[in-house]
Amino acid sequence: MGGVHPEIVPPPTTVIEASKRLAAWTAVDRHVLPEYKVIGIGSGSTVPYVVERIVAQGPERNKDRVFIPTSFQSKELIVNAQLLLGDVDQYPVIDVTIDGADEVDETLNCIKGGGACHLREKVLAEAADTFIVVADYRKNSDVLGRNFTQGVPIEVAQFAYAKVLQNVHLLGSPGAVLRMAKSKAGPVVTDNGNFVIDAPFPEEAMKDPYTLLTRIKMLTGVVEVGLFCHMAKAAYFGNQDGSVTVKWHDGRIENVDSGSSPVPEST
Ligand SMILES: O=C(CO)[C@H](O)[C@H](O)COP(=O)(O)O
Repeated sequence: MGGVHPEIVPPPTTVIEASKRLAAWTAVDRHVLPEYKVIGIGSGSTVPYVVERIVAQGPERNKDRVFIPTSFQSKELIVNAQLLLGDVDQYPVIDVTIDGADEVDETLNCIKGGGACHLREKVLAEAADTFIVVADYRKNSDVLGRNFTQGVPIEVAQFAYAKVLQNVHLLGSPGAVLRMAKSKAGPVVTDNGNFVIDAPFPEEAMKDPYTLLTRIKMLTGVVEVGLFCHMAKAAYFGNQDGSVTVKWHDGRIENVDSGSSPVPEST
């Protein structure tokens, strides 16, 4: 764990990247406390800034901590940052998990799974005493599905996908599709060897995400649903003007002036 740390993430060159970093750094400063020893690391493009800020807390703070990944990507992040890697079967109780989100509504319900990692992400969110979301301003929403239109990610057992797809069509998402890979022929296969269905639902259904979650989860063959309801304690959104909006689980909305502009000097 000693020595010079490699660069975890290049400095942001766009306002969106800078906003992600602002959210991640603010959340780490407030929620990764010195006494916390078991820390869950989420997945996606915002999380590298989380790891970067944790590393900046220094080797002394991190030497007796263990970091639990939510995906192959976050496992690599932890290892490359020379932090100690653990798994949730060894550490079923986590002090804090910090993760990104695809969209967050006004009561902190989230769509997650844009990166197909939502099964492990949900396990680590649930195992954590404190679950914190970090994102840029585009994810801050009133109703789920308004910004993230590709639909609710549903991880399914491979052999059951066609049956579940039919079920989901009848449940009110006729546009639901099997997620196809971009640089491989065929479907996306998750870190757990499953397929993913993306199911867009009408706004009326998305206004009650908990009911929708329970209906989808009851379908046999579904492994996990990318709707995270009543889980997050707070969501941090980096804004274009260099401030951070914090939505709390009790409905409070806080505006933090970070004192630094997110606009990268090079733009
Ligand atoms: O749920 C996720 C992966 O399954 C990610 O947290 C979500 O897609 C957000 O990613 P990003 O920080 O790149 O916007």
